[in-house]
Amino acid sequence: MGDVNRENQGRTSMSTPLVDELTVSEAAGDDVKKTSRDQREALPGEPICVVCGRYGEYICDQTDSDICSLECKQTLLGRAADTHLPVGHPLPKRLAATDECFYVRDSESLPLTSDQTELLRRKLEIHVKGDSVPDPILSFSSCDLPEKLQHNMQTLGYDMPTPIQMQGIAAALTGKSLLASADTGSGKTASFLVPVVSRCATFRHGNLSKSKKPLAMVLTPTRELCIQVEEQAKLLGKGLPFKTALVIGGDAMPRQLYRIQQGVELIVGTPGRLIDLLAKHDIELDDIMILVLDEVDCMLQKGFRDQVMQIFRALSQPQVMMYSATMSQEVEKMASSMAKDLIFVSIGQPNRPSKAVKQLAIWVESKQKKQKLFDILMSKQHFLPPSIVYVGSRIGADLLSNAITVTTGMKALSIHGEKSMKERREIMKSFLVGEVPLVVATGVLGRGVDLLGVRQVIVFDMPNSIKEYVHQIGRASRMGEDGTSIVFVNEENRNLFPDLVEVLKSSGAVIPRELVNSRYVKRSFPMGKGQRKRKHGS
Ligand SMILES: Nc1ncnc2c1ncn2[C@@H]1O[C@H](COP(=O)(O)OP(=O)(O)OP(=O)(O)O)[C@@H](O)[C@H]1O
Repeated sequence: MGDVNRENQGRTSMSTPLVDELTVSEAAGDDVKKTSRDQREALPGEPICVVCGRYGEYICDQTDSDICSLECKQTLLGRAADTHLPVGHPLPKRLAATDECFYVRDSESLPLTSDQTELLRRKLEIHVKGDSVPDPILSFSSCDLPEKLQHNMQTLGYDMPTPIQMQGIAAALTGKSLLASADTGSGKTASFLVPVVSRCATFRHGNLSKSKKPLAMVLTPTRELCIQVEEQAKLLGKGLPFKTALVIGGDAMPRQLYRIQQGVELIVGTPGRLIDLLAKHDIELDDIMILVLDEVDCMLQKGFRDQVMQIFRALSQPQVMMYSATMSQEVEKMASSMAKDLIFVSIGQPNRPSKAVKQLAIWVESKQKKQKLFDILMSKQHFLPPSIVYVGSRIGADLLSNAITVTTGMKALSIHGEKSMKERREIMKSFLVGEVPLVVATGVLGRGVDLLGVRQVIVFDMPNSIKEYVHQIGRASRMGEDGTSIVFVNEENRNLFPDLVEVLKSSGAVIPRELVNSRYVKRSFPMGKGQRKRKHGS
């Protein structure tokens, strides 16, 4: 959490006026380089060509990617035609349909009676609150989405909606504001992006005015999450009148501004950089009809709350869509004050970890944590790469990743808010394409990011709240696929003992004996079989 909050602190120092002027004139100029060799090297923090790594122009074209020259554009278009995906983006994996999906498939074409709707909601644990909540959709084809959007969803492997998409998309398409919670990895991103793309593209189609002012805005707490959300939005909006702008710290601001001025439908950004941009430049926000707060409980917490509210007040009563895997009453209260006639949607029990993640809590004294980690990483049975290790500080991430490489010989990289965006992008890319088996991360990768392929998370330093723990271990599973998590606990985490015990208990995980016997935990739960056995044996 600390890292997430610190994300914005250095934002004003990211671009000097000199660099800003230079990049604006280049972005606006006609001087498109013919070959990669004609282009200059990128300065630290500047966008890089996704093909050759030189200075990349962030301009609106068919690819929507940073490219340096016509030569690389040609290469990129060739690759995109092969995969339908941006270069560097992992290929979509067709995820297994759940039982619930088969249930829906059977009744796809039938309109539901109110009894059936209730039965469906009960079966899928869809809870709703609010006035005139629409029925869940049973298929993506049943809710009048633009044809190209449906085609793009099929390309991504989205055959059937997940429960949060069934109810969330239906509610969002009515234009009402909503507050929604569902497990990590359950498809919340598409749940808000599909209505965003649909409503924006439909609006542009039906509107003859030449104005290209932004229509929607997605705010998230970290740059990595913004990058992923924007990428996903581009894939969903391909071929539609739907352009996006990414507004995050660490990337040159003039380029972001230029792109918005060229005309975009969606802005995806972190609050800090967005406020910076809005304060320095005249950007018209009066057409914004949708505001999405992803990871809403984090966005409405101290640290982000004031910035988010500042942006919200600059808009004219947009539809607000708020999503997270974790909620609190305080968030519900704040959300209600931001939007009238709010619809509440929750799938399953909020604040619980994904059932697909098998949790293992190990009692380890702080001094022994490193050795314990090395033992795990050197065990073929216990280490299941690609893995992610969460630590509490930036320096801790650097030191631990070095120590892992030295001790185990394995390539491990660290990622945190102090690294440049160039480095962060490269690390993410090499991790996602499988070049690096292990990443040691702070909170910058704790929430929201979709680390396809990762099935193991090791929580080396317990985060400050149980909610962040739920998000962190959630990286080990997407769409209900099995994953495992290991967390190191000791007396230093005593503040979280009651919550941790609750979470472990609700997931059927074994609770370490030291935790069971701790005076910081009320002993009101029965011990599992394994624990009783160990007690007798000791
Ligand atoms: N209907 C669908 N069918 C198949 N795959 C899907 C569907 N919807 C989403 N996905 C895929 O499932 C994965 C998880 O989705 P997503 O990242 O949106 O989860 P999330 O609920 O936002 O998780 P988190 O809380 O961790 O951010 C992604 O790889 C996404 O592309």
